[in-house]
Amino acid sequence: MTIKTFQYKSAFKLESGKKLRSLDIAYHTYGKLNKDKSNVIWVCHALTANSDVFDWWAGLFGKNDLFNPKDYFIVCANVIGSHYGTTSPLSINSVTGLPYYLAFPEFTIRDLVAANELLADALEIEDIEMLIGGSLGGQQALEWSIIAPERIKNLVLIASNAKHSPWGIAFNESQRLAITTDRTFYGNAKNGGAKGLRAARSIALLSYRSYQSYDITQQEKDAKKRSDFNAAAYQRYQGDKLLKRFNAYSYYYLTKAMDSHNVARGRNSVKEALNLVKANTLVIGIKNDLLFPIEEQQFLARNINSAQLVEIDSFYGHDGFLIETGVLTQHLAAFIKKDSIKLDSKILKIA
Ligand SMILES: CC(=O)SCCNC(=O)CCNC(=O)[C@H](O)C(C)(C)COP(=O)(O)OP(=O)(O)OC[C@H]1O[C@@H](n2cnc3c(N)ncnc32)[C@H](O)[C@@H]1OP(=O)(O)O
Ligand SMILES: N[C@@H](CCO)C(=O)O
Repeated sequence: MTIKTFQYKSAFKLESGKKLRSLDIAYHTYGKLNKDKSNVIWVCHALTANSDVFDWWAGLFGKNDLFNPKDYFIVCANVIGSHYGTTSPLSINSVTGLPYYLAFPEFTIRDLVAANELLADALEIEDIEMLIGGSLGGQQALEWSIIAPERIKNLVLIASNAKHSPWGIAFNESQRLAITTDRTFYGNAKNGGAKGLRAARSIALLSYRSYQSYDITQQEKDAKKRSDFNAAAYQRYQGDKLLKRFNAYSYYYLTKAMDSHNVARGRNSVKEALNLVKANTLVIGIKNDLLFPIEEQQFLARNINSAQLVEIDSFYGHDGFLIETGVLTQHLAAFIKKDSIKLDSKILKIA
């Protein structure tokens, strides 16, 4: 599928009150909208992914996967701030004729949702049969289900939360400290903050993985080694890998958006906000997720009406939501089947 762009030519007002003069939203669709428009699966992506869900979530989304273009009309939009086609700090600021870089306004998870709402309206999608997202994608999916409870029929939240935790914010701030320690970040240039971004990804990896995953994959065979360890090379490699496909400005702003996530803002309390969700909901947690601990998933399932909880094992930790497509497929297929029964009571299922 090729990438498409929806151009919103009016001013796009952010939650902060600041405005983007216009907004481009890059998106992918797969399959066809059926006659009664009841087959929409909408995916919200996480921090550094893009709208090509068949690429980064293959095994769950693809021609022969559970979510396939034969049965569903699948939509995924690139989020504001990410440089995979949607307006971002690398886009041209029409006031100056130069890329925004650090002149880009800060934005929140609610702004990402507002962009999704614009695109859904433009595509003439009324109901979303299933909205699914993990991590930052789950934060968007949850907010969207609160903002538009009638539109979202079924909701799948994976390794996410209702409010970004002090622990999560501390991880993000540590990554931003790494980026801003690289003085080139303030040079407002395409590769500004590159070395900082490399260090930021190394910090982030520690929260996305687990002790076990390093223990299994990065063990040393040579007991005589005193330096040049596998785990160290892996950290550098992962930093370089991100550098090749991402930029420090998008990363900086997107981690800020993640920190902003709090469904209680302007809505009295987290519980009252969660009570606004009308969708049948499946919460999937990863038992050894360090960044979005299982307690956050249990909290979501306890406080969203008609919610089920599934807890899965993944030696990866948090990033298991991207990798464990086999087990995710099993639980999602079961959820889809049960869907016709209309869940009116909470079932807490610990798998
Ligand atoms: C345009 C785009 O590419 S965007 C789409 C890609 N990314 C996204 O969508 C974001 C979401 N995806 C991700 O975060 C990641 O891709 C994940 C979590 C799904 C998987 O992470 P991976 O890095 O592939 O897996 P893993 O942690 O096992 O690392 C494997 C890599 O580390 C390398 N590696 C492993 N150990 C070492 C070591 N000791 N030293 C050096 N390199 C090492 C492997 O050779 C492998 O390299 P490769 O990716 O070039 O094949
Ligand atoms: N590994 C994910 C972030 C974890 O939610 C990404 O790079 O998008």
